[in-house]
Amino acid sequence: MSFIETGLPGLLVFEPTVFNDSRGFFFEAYNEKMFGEAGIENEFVQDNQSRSTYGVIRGLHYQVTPFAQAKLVRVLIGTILDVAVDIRKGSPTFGKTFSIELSAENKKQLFLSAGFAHGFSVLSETAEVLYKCDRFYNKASEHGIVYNDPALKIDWKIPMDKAVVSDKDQVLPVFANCVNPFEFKG
Ligand SMILES: Cc1cn([C@H]2C[C@H](O)[C@@H](COP(=O)(O)OP(=O)(O)O[C@H]3O[C@@H](C)C(=O)[C@@H](O)[C@H]3O)O2)c(=O)[nH]c1=O
Repeated sequence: MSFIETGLPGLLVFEPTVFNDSRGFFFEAYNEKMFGEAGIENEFVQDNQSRSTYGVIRGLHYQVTPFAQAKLVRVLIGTILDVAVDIRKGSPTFGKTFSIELSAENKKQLFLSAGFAHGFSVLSETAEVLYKCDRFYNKASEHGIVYNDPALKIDWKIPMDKAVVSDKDQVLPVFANCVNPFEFKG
């Protein structure tokens, strides 16, 4: 398994070592010891799985303290564009966006520390996404930023007339007005 820096502190890409043989493939999707060696000591307590069709955009979402979540995202079926936005005030990359294609094929995973807003778009006919979280879901702590924020200008890699967005996500605030208690801790 290799760990690749993204240029944004607290955001890392993981590429597992895949063992192919005549039966198919095998890989360790998560190994606490190896993640620990990469400086990730988060204790994951909840796994979420969602299925979406082409053009779906979920996000941008985050929970705030004491339920602020680190997430480890991967794809079981299909391809997504996974997007993280650094919203930690004082961070050297505050307001910066990072996007990466995660797919069942490339088996890459994105680790996001608390303090990133997270979302994804579905680039394949369907996609099933699985992500580990280090805090439980807490509805009252949920906040977000609207996917088509004019300042962030995220390219979701789908035509905007094909975008499928929940009612809840369409009315999220813009980045400049979002609820944001996050401070960069280095
Ligand atoms: C996130 C979540 C939702 N739910 C419920 C609430 C709701 O009735 C239903 C669907 O919820 P949502 O519409 O919020 O699902 P979704 O839009 O997929 O929300 C997710 O988006 C991605 C991008 C993230 O990063 C996640 O943290 C989460 O916010 O599932 C839970 O029971 N537990 C959970 O952890």
